Parts: sequence; C-alpha cells; structure tokens
Amino acid sequence: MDNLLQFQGVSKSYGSRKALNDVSFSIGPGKIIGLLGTNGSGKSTLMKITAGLLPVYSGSVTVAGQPLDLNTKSIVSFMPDRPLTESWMKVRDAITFYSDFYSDFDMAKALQMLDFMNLNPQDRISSLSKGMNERLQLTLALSRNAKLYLLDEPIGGVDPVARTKILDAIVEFYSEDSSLIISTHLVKDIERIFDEVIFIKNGDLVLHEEVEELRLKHGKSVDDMFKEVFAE
Ligand SMILES: Nc1ncnc2c1ncn2[C@@H]1O[C@H](COP(=O)(O)OP(=O)(O)OP(=O)(O)O)[C@@H](O)[C@H]1O
Repeated sequence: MDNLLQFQGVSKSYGSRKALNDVSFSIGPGKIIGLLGTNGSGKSTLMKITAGLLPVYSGSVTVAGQPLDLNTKSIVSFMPDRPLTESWMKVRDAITFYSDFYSDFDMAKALQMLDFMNLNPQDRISSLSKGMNERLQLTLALSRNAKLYLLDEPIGGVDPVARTKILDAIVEFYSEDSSLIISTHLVKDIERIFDEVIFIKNGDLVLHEEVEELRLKHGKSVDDMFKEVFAE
C-alpha cells in the first residue's frame, strides 16, 4: 500500500476562521512524521480530521485507501493534546477502559510500557503530574495495534531528561509497518526520530520533505529550518 494517509485539497473553517487551507499530502507506511507549526497553525485540526472527530470539512481524506468511516477509525490511534481519561480513574482503570473499548488493545504491551514509563497501576489519574499524565496517554495510544498513530504534543509537559526516554519508548513501542504522526513545537528535542516533516503555517502546508533530503538540500537541521520558516 502506497498511501496510508492522503489529504487532497482539504480545507476546514471554524465559523469565519480558516484552520486548514487547501492542504494536500500523502504519507506511506513505516514512517515517523513530524507535523510542525507554531501555535494555532492547524496541527490539531489536521489530526482531529484524520481521527474522524471533525466530520465537517471540504476536500478528501483517505486512510489506507478508504474514505473516513468507522473502519478507518478502528485503525487510527489518536493521543489528543488533552487527556481522554476521567480523573476519578486509577491508572489500571484507564488501561481496562481502553482494553474494553478497543479490540486491538495489546494488554501485554500496555503493562510493559507502564513499567518502562514508571507508572503505578494503583495511582489515581488526578494525582499524576502533567508529564506523568502524558506518559499514561502515550501508553494508552501506543498500546493499540493500529496502522496510524496520531500523537498531538506528546512531550510538552515532560522534563528534558525524561524526553529522551519517552522518545525512545515511542520508537521502540510503535509497530514498524504502521506510521506515526507527531505534532510538536519542541523540534530540536525530537527531530532525531523523524523520517519526514510537514510544516504547517496559518493553515497552509508550506513544506513536506524527507529529513535526510532536507538536511542535504538546505544544509540545515530541521530545527534551523523551522526557525527560518516560522520567524515572526
Ligand atoms: N473549536 C474551535 N473553534 C473555533 N476556532 C478553533 C477551534 N479549534 C481551533 N480553532 C482555531 O483554528 C486554528 C487552528 O487551531 P489548531 O488547534 O488546529 O492549531 P494547532 O496548530 O494545533 O495549535 P497549538 O499548537 O496551539 O495546539 C486556530 O486559529 C484556532 O484558534
């Protein structure tokens, strides 16, 4: 399969505010893609459309060659920038909740990841710090055997030392025939794991390139390129 995700001429407005403007791109399987842009550039909107959470938009979106529907939802695992779990839950309740809800949830992988992330199943979610909560959300999202993972700002609240560990977990725990899209503005910390990057600025896709090619062609790191494109 060539295209795991394809956007063709996709636009999305919230009232009179345009969030995505005629966006077209496609990505193949087995890639880690950085979706990069400053605040309000349209990253979350793009992810929510792909996850099937924003049904009203113009243009065409396909996942694994299929228009968005319940089938595509079942192969897309989305980690939103705000937790989906309830604060009364303990960590183990969140795991059970996901396991009941998603038939592709891999319990053995979830338990292994909890351990790696130093998360205690007995802890209440309301007692977790922002960074620990992100570790939990990441564990939940990556423990599904999905085809496409969408991680919206997965390391914003994690301290710099733990970031390395979390990035290693992302690379280790995602299955390699699937693809992973990660939105972030922490470009420098995370660019080492990207195969491709997409820059999105005020709703316009301004660059989509393989990281190797970008470095060769422009003689710059992704972070330097990001600063240049998004300079205010
Ligand atoms: N529910 C909404 N109602 C109205 N406007 C919205 C809504 N959600 C997003 N927007 C607007 O759409 C634009 C794109 O927002 P989006 O959340 O997709 O950006 P983002 O790149 O994810 O930003 P951030 O990095 O700050 O999370 C912004 O101008 C935002 O204010």
